[in-house]
Amino acid sequence: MKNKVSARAHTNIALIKYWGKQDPDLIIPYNNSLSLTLEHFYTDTTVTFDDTLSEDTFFLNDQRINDKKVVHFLDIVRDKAQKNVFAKVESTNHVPTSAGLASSASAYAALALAASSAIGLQLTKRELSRLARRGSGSASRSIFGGLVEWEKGHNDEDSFAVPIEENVTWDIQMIAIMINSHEKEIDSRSGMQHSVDTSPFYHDWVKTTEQDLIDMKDAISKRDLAKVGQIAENNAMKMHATTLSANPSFTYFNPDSIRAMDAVKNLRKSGITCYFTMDAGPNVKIICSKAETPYILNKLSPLFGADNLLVAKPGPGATII
Ligand SMILES: O=C(O)C[C@@](O)(CF)CCOP(=O)(O)OP(=O)(O)O
Repeated sequence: MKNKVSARAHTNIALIKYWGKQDPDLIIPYNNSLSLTLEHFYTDTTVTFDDTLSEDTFFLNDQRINDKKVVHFLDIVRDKAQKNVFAKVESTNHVPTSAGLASSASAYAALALAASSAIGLQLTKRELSRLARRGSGSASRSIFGGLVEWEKGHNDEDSFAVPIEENVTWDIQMIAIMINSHEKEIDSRSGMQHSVDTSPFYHDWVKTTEQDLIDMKDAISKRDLAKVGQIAENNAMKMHATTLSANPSFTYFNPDSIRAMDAVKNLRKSGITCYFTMDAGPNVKIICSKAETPYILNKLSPLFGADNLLVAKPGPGATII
């Protein structure tokens, strides 16, 4: 038996962050999060289940990788299908490698769709979101396009993403500023666990995200880009406050990240509607309008290099290709 399926999923950037797990095994978060799936960055994954294989193999950008998380994920898929068959997984990240945007979100959303389809499971999008969540929390959101909310839930059944606006018709997009990271970053999984375990502000962070989410959904319903940006920027900085206040302290900011955040604030002072967000890396993502993107690029290119400014508009959910 040899079944092969390919899928594509796009990465997403959270406007209200997921940062910390109530249940690390099932990947159940402490709070709801909300993201924008992006057109520009995506992962293509081909999964071939083949009963002549004696082990799972995984190739990322044509390089063989031994990744226990992928094997664990395939075990979950095999268990769901009640089938004992190995797979060959071939993934290509269409993200500039230096970008540090090669997120687990697009990778596990594409893997969830390709693997479940190849093994013969016909999952609903909600079931796919729950499955992708088992690979990486943010992947639950990349099953859907546009603006998406991950409902935290309490268990494997009720923790999944729902679309808020899959086809975004109003003017919002992002510009990712590629910042060079010299030191090895702390990956999001260990970073968030350390914040949960040691930051005295962690549970206050969780509390404030509840109101942020309400305010964000109201701003989205009003197509109020400035309000969306202001809430997103403040939410991201509160998330990063839990890393600075962890013990020992750590941060994803580097000097160029600070320079980029200052540049965004200066543009805003000059009347441009632009806000920033940051995740588990030094890159800064600008939330802005298509209309003002050319002006922003023109102002930031001399500071960061035009090649390091990547424009990304809202993108689609995961699909079979
Ligand atoms: O995307 C967000 O909401 C915020 C973050 O990007 C901030 F860095 C975290 C994403 O964490 P993820 O990689 O999904 O963790 P996993 O569940 O441990 O695999």
